[in-house]
Amino acid sequence: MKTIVANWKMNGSLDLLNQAMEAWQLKSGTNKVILCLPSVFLSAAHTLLRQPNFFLGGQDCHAALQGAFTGDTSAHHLYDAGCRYVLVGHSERRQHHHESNAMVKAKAQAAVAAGLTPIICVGESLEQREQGLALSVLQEQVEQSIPDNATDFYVAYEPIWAIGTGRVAALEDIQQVHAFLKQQLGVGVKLLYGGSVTADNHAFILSLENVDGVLVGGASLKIDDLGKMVRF
Ligand SMILES: O=C[C@H](O)COP(=O)(O)O
Repeated sequence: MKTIVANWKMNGSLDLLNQAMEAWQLKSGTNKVILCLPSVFLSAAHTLLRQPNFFLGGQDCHAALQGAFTGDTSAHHLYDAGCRYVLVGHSERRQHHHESNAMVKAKAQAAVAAGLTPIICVGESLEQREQGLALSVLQEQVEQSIPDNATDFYVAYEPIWAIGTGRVAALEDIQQVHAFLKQQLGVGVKLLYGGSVTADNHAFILSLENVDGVLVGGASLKIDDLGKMVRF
């Protein structure tokens, strides 16, 4: 069984979610699916949890479990809303919200404390890849973003230049990075690839050694395509 993480980002609608739930009811794919919805939709998606292989995830959480942080989301509240996973350190947050490795580590620690499994996102820029710095950048990110006491977590490798561009990483590059991350983190670590994954290319990526699943953005909003990736 592979893991398909569907990250709707700040997209979709309650209507689309209801269409998806209609299409997926009474179905259970052969792959595990973690639906990372906008937080406001999580309660509406609760009935999906009755279906085997369906899980909910958050797209971010605060490093504190509670407090005067208007508009932020606590890992506790994600757990209460039925989530058992949460993305932390997504490159869009690292870039737009200036999240450092230390901040990502603190968020992952809060996730673990609240009973969530963190999905820790790492990835290099095009400039870093072209300069041959990809593996050293990734090594620093994993060394500094993963909590020391974490035993159950995913690492999502998302080359920044592949996100939302339609330019999926070459299979050999994915294989090289995932082998490196397994070497760095131990064979028990669960690794996802993200960056322009579609219903057309996901099977090739999932067939690679050391790829335990994919993190899908744009294509996950196409209900039929997500169904193909979940293998209904
Ligand atoms: O979280 C998903 C990743 O950012 C990939 O997004 P994408 O599939 O639209 O390239």
